[in-house]
Order: sequence, then C-alpha cells, then structure tokens
Amino acid sequence: MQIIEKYFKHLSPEQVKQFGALHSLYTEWNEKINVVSRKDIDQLYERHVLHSLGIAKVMAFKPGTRILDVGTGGGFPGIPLSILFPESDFHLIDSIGKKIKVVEEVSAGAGIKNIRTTHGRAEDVTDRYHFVVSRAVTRFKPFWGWVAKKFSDEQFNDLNNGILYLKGGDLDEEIQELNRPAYEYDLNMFFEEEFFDTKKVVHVPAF
Ligand SMILES: C[S@@+](CC[C@H](N)C(=O)[O-])C[C@H]1O[C@@H](n2cnc3c(N)ncnc32)[C@H](O)[C@@H]1O
Repeated sequence: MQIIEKYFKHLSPEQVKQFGALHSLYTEWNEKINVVSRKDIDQLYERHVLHSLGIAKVMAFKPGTRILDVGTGGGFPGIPLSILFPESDFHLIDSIGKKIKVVEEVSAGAGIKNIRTTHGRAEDVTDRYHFVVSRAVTRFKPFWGWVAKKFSDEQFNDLNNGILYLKGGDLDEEIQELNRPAYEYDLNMFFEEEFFDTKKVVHVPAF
C-alpha cells in the first residue's frame, strides 16, 4: 500500500481506506475464484494496482468522464482507476461471469460507488464512452474493431478521446498492423521499480 502513496501523494482518507481494503478483499476472493495468479497476490499493489494507475499518470480523467474497461478480469485496470477518479463513471465488462462476480464483491467491499459491471462481450456494448481502457486482452487491431464505434465525440479531457491500453515490450509490429496513430508512454518515466522497465501506456486517439 505504501507504494501507492509514494506515487499518489494527494489521496483523500477515503481513497487511502479503499486502496487499503483491496489486499484483504482480493486475498479472500482469489481463494474462491482465481483472478490474480497466486504468486502475484503478494505483489498486488505493485503489479496490479500501481500498474493500473499508470494510466492516471498519462491522463487525469475529469469529472463526468465515461470509461469502459474491456476484459477487466478481476477489475484491472478499472477498480484502481475508479478509486482514484471517484467523479468519473466506470463500466467494467468481462465475458467470464465469475470474474465479474469478483469485481462486484471487491467493489462493494471497498465501498466503490462509480462502477457498473456487465457479464458479456465487449463487441455487444452499445453505449458511448470518452475512453476505453484495457490490459492483456488482445492485439490492437481486433481490439479497435470491437470498440471503434463506442466513442463519444464530446471532448473535454487533456487527451483526445480514445483507447488507453497497458502493454509491454516492443509494439512496433502491432501498431503497424493497427495502421492508426498511437502514442507510447513508458511507465519507467513515472515508476522506478524494475517491473515497469518494459511497461507502457498506449494512447490510440479515436478521432
Ligand atoms: C488475461 S485476462 C486480463 C484481465 C485483466 N484486464 C487484467 O489485466 O488483470 C483477459 C480477460 O479478457 C476477457 N475477454 C476476452 N475477450 C473478451 C471480449 N470480447 N469481451 C469481454 N471480455 C473479454 C477474458 O474473459 C479475460 O478475463
């Protein structure tokens, strides 16, 4: 938990409480339904919570921003981002029902109010969002096909509406295949831990 406060210094007491609650909630739920690899649960705050918050270092969502987390699994990056941005609205979707059950239990347990969940496929969502976030779901090209029609054309954030995807490694081939402008932000600019050496946030503007 200290690692979150090291990089996010202006958390409210409520946010400190909510981030602090995640360890016991994920430990409890991960024993019933495996959403985080067992060896990673000890590094929950670095590898899952702080990694998810890498998106916040690139983009501070303004109040009223609507964000879809595609293939959220156990709630990453959506749950940490919803705690950090309590005035934005998050929609977390996954095609596996038991993962959505974990998301619902963890978000209720932590008292998170700005999340709604759907058990279903991203392709079937018909609502409009300012941003789509994701981690570890699929390559950019098919992903773009799933979400291209889901963007609102109302812009009020510092970056253009679009995808903010957590990726790792060399992305040249994947971005070439996507054939759209994509901007890479290295997370080692913000976080000094070795885990972030190869990690990036990629912004794919929708317009
Ligand atoms: C490797 S997991 C990553 C989970 C989470 N984003 C994380 O980083 O911890 C990929 C998730 O994407 C979900 N998924 C794959 N295709 C999907 C689709 N078309 N719509 C919704 N969820 C999908 C899977 O069910 C799975 O939970």
